[in-house]
Amino acid sequence: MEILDGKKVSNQIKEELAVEVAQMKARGEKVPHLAAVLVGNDGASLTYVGSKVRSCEKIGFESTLIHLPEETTEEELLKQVENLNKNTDIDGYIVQLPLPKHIDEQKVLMAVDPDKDVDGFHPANFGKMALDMESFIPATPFGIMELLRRYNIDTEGKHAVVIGRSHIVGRPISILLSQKGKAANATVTLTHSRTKDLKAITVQADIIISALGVPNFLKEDMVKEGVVVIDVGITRVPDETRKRGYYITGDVDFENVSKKASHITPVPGGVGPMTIAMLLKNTLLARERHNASNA
Ligand SMILES: NC(=O)C1=CN([C@@H]2O[C@H](COP(=O)(O)OP(=O)(O)OC[C@H]3O[C@@H](n4cnc5c(N)ncnc54)[C@H](OP(=O)(O)O)[C@@H]3O)[C@@H](O)[C@H]2O)C=CC1
Ligand SMILES: Nc1nc(=O)c2c([nH]1)NC[C@@H]1CN(c3ccc(C(=O)N[C@@H](CCC(=O)O)C(=O)O)cc3)C=[N+]21
Repeated sequence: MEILDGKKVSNQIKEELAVEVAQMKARGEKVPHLAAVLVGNDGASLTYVGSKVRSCEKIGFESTLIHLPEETTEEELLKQVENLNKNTDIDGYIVQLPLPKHIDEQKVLMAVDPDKDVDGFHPANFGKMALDMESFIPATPFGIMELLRRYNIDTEGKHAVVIGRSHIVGRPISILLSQKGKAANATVTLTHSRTKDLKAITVQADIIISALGVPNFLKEDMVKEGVVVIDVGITRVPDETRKRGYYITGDVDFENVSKKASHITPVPGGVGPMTIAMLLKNTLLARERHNASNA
């Protein structure tokens, strides 16, 4: 069994990005600038956005955090989005999800300039991805594909079972894995809460991508020997004996499933850090496109 060390690979990617930034600087070019909009004080969102800002600093990107109060209206948020679209200094930005319930998420995501949409959530980018055209690929699925690639895990002709059909993980990873081309070419089954007899499907999987957010959901008896397991789930479990008052866990019963798996991602230290690295990668791509068009 081999651990797919997302932490290690993400550090490699960040080092590669740092080299590219240094070269941009040496050529007298502007360095990539990523912004994040955070509405409210959700603990997990604060952690994620904070680690994004720290990563930017580490590799020489510029970063801006726009932290708005929970009571921010949809109109005010749309105004911020408009400002970010207009601000030529910003190459890419994300609006951290979930948004407070009084704000229409779809409406906000639709307002993001597709050329700055480093999350790849705008329909223009999502549609291009589905049509095999160049676009911003959502960071989490992009990170999963990159992790598989860097560990030389062949997906061609393999049966990949995705659990979860969210717009940010399950749906896009199912599209990427099924794409035509050497790096994908998997046969994909996309499953969700209405799927009947999920276990009958997962036991056939060569690759399982679990993205539902239910701790200990994927158990040993649901997988076959030699399976590749990618655990996307992140759940905070309250625990007063821990320094932070909680620990985080994935969807997979790691202790037992890892005995049967050929490769498996840990949580933490698996897909999460890869997500951050690929968001930075997308921001560099945005900067390069802006440089190319002299913006
Ligand atoms: N590591 C990372 O970088 C990231 C991690 N995450 C984590 O991944 C997890 C999933 O996130 P996200 O995709 O946003 O989740 P959502 O909550 O949006 O979607 C969950 C999906 O799982 C399905 N599901 C729920 N229960 C079951 C079940 N019992 N059997 C089969 N399918 C089920 C749902 O089905 P239905 O559609 O029918 O409701 C839905 O499609 C979360 O823990 C989240 O924190 C998310 C993003 C990035
Ligand atoms: N617009 C938007 N884009 C996103 O990409 C997005 C989002 N909203 N909302 C929430 C989800 C979740 N997400 C994570 C990213 C990194 C870690 C991560 O780095 N996790 C660490 C541990 C972090 C911890 O200790 O809490 C790890 O797995 O090792 C986790 C989760 C991005 N998301």
